[in-house]
Amino acid sequence: MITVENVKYSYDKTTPVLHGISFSENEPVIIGLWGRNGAGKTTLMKLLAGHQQASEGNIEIMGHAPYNNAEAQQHLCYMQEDHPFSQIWSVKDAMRFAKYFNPNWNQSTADKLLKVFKLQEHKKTSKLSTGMKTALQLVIGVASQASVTILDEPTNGLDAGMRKKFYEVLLESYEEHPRLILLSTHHIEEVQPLCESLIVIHQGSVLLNETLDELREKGIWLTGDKEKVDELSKGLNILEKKEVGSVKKVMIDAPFSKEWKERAHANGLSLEKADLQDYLLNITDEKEIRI
Ligand SMILES: Nc1ncnc2c1ncn2[C@@H]1O[C@H](COP(=O)(O)OP(=O)(O)OP(=O)(O)O)[C@@H](O)[C@H]1O
Repeated sequence: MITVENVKYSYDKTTPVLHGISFSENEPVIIGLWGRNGAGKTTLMKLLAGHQQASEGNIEIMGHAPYNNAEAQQHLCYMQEDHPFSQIWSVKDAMRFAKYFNPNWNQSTADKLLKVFKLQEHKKTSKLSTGMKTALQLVIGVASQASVTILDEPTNGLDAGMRKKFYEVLLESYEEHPRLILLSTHHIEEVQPLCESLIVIHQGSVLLNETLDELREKGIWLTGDKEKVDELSKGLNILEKKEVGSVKKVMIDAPFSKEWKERAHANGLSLEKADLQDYLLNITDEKEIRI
């Protein structure tokens, strides 16, 4: 379905933004793309959607290179984060164009979603609020039922209620028509139940590409007597540390495993699973922590 091999990209030939990205997926799946601001998520999505051409490397969408290629575009729907609707379009016009460009378009889904998100067809897109423009993009992204659907920060500008609605709608549509959906997000906690796997982009490279089940086991907090904590964590990758008096708490880049539970218990220390968002923030942090 999608193959990305050693893809490099720079906007101005002197500052590389992507440094050799590789991944592939051949099954219908919802994949999350997570990274700090400026990590390269949007750039990667633009390359996948064929809006830009990779400086080096190879991209295939359903067997076709996406750049300047109508064959690949037949299978693609890309919703950008910056709402590129024409000023003169009404909601109805936007839907008409989307229907024209998306061969798998599902009109009944589109009609249903317009109601869910309370979008009036006669309204000019220029008169929609930021959240409503995002909602309109979501309606198109979901109703397109494209084999490869790319959604860049799809919940930008949506309030918590609308975000919840969007996740429900996306999952329902995916279950009816399984396809490859790649969505970038900063809200890892919210998309966790939706995504089967997560690609973490850090400074233009793939730092992690794992299933959510694997990721949920990563990162542990070890707490207790300072000397014992130091002894057990010596030489390991410490992601964060806190100290009050003789009590120390460290986040270690280690699995929440049976072995660790036994080790902590045997040394009178407590062990907790680190929050996934905190774990990701720490592994993409520049700071270095030494005991
Ligand atoms: N049009 C452009 N011209 C030059 N540099 C750009 C352009 N767009 C993005 N960049 C640079 O490319 C790098 C990656 O940006 P990109 O927008 O892909 O990151 P991102 O992960 O999507 O960030 P965010 O989470 O903030 O949206 C950044 O250093 C950014 O400054």
